Parts: sequence; C-alpha cells; structure tokens
Amino acid sequence: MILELDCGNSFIKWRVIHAADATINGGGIVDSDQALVAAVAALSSLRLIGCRMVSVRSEEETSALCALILASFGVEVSVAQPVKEMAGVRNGYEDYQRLGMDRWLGALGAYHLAGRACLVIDFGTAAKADYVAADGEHLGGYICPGMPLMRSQLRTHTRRIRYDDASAERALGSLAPGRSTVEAVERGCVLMLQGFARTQIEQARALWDEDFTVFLTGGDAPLVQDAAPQARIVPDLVFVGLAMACPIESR
Ligand SMILES: Nc1ncnc2c1ncn2[C@@H]1O[C@H](COP(=O)(O)OP(=O)(O)O)[C@@H](O)[C@H]1O
Ligand SMILES: CC(C)(COP(=O)(O)O)[C@@H](O)C(=O)NCCC(=O)O
Ligand SMILES: [K+]
Repeated sequence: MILELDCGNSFIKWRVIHAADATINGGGIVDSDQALVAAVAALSSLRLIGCRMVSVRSEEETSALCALILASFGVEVSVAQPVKEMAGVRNGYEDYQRLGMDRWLGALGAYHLAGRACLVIDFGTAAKADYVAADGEHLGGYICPGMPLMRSQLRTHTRRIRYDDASAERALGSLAPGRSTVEAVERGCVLMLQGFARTQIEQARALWDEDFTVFLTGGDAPLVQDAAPQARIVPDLVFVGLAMACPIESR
C-alpha cells in the first residue's frame, strides 16, 4: 500500500491505495500532522511500502511531516519536486520553481486525463486557474482568495460581521439576496467563486473555442459546480499528477 498526501494551506488530504492496482483502501481530510497519523494508523491491516507527498507548506513543516511519517510508519516520503517538463507538459512560469506544486500536479493530471487543452480550476484556501494548451504548453494561470480567505478577511476587517459555522452552512441552502449578515456574506462569496469560474471558462473559450476540458477540484469545488455544468469534478486530480511525479515500485 502507498500513502498519498496533499498538504494544502488549510488541510491535509490523504489516502491509502493498493500499490498493484491503485484501488483505494481509505482516505480523508485532516487539519494537523497528529490527526493524520492517528487517522492512517486507525486503518486495519495497513502495510505501507511507500509514501508520496505534495506540499505547498514551508520546507520546515514539510520535512517535519516527512520525519513524523518515517517515525510512525517506517517509510521514506517521496516529495514531488518542481521540474520544467514532465509527461508532455511544459511548465509555463518564468521561474518554474515558483509555480505551486499543487497547481503543477493538477495540470499534469488534467492533461493526462483529457489528452487535449485543459483548464484546471482549484478551489482551496486560494482559488487557482491553470491553462494547458493542446500541445502540452502550460500557459500560466491565476491566483485569487478562495472561500476561507474571503470569509476570514471580512470577519477580520469589519466590526459587525460575526457568525458561526452552523449558520454559515445553513445560509448556503440558496443563493438569493441575503436577508441576514451570514446569508449576505456566504452567498456573496460563493457568487465571487462562481464568477471566477465563469470568467476562466470564457477565457478558455476565447483561446480554444470548444476544444478543451474543464476540471474542477479542491474542497470548495461543489459550491461552483452549478456555474460550470460542463466541468469534470475530479476531487483527486492532484493525486493523479502526484502518482505521475512520484512513481513507487510495487514489490
Ligand atoms: N471534510 C472537509 N473538511 C474540511 N473542509 C472541507 C471538507 N470538505 C470540503 N471542505 C472545504 O474545502 C475547503 C478547503 O479546501 P482544500 O482544497 O482542502 O484547501 P487547501 O488545499 O488549501 O488546504 C474548506 O474551505 C472547506 O470549505
Ligand atoms: C497558490 C497557492 C498558495 C495555493 O495553495 P492552496 O490554496 O492549495 O492551499 C499555492 O499553489 C502556492 O503556494 N503557490 C506558489 C505561488 C504560485 O503558484 O505562483
Ligand atoms: K491544495
């Protein structure tokens, strides 16, 4: 079995797959290194032969987690590293090492799945869009605040915007104009995300007419699904690219 880890700015997404056929044995989303170890250790008949990881966290945090994985499960961690080119995709950044590894792996995974031009939109802590042309050229992309950042900026920089998580969830039952603070903020931020997605799709259409595939991923992708009915929702898109970047031989 292989442990796969996607360390974002807010959460760690994890899953354990069988090395031979990539079927999924377990997985989840946790908010700390300790919670990760506890969740993985709780899997019955766990037999890891390796671990691969993508991280957009600091070097220090990333190596601390690698050391914890080695100490807890006895496997070395293969961490995805920036490259100029892989699997037919060419990194479009002026300095390829600066492109977020989650974005790069999402682009790799998308191009591999689609085999043609693709637009990847990822709604995590930040909202990201990346463009890969039909010939594999990564054209670059966009980074904006995602749902958690928009929310917390409003809460932090205003005096009268305060509400709890339960009412936030209830407020998203509809996107009609809000009649309370929580509705106004939550629905307004979702419409911002949807507007982001629509604008990206418009731009992809201007570039490629109808010859492209849209991928939606990231924890908040479901909030945007209705605004992009043509999109493929692929929650594990980053893991698709991670397996390509960090192959582990099964024994
Ligand atoms: N089970 C879950 N636990 C936590 N957040 C979730 C869950 N499912 C969806 N989300 C949403 O996913 C968002 C985080 O997305 P994610 O892609 O994990 O971000 P990042 O990669 O930046 O850590 C949160 O804002 C939350 O709204
Ligand atoms: C843009 C990001 C902060 C997104 O992080 P996430 O929302 O996945 O937690 C991450 O991809 C990153 O740190 N990128 C480096 C800067 C860049 O891609 O240009
Ligand atoms: K991410």
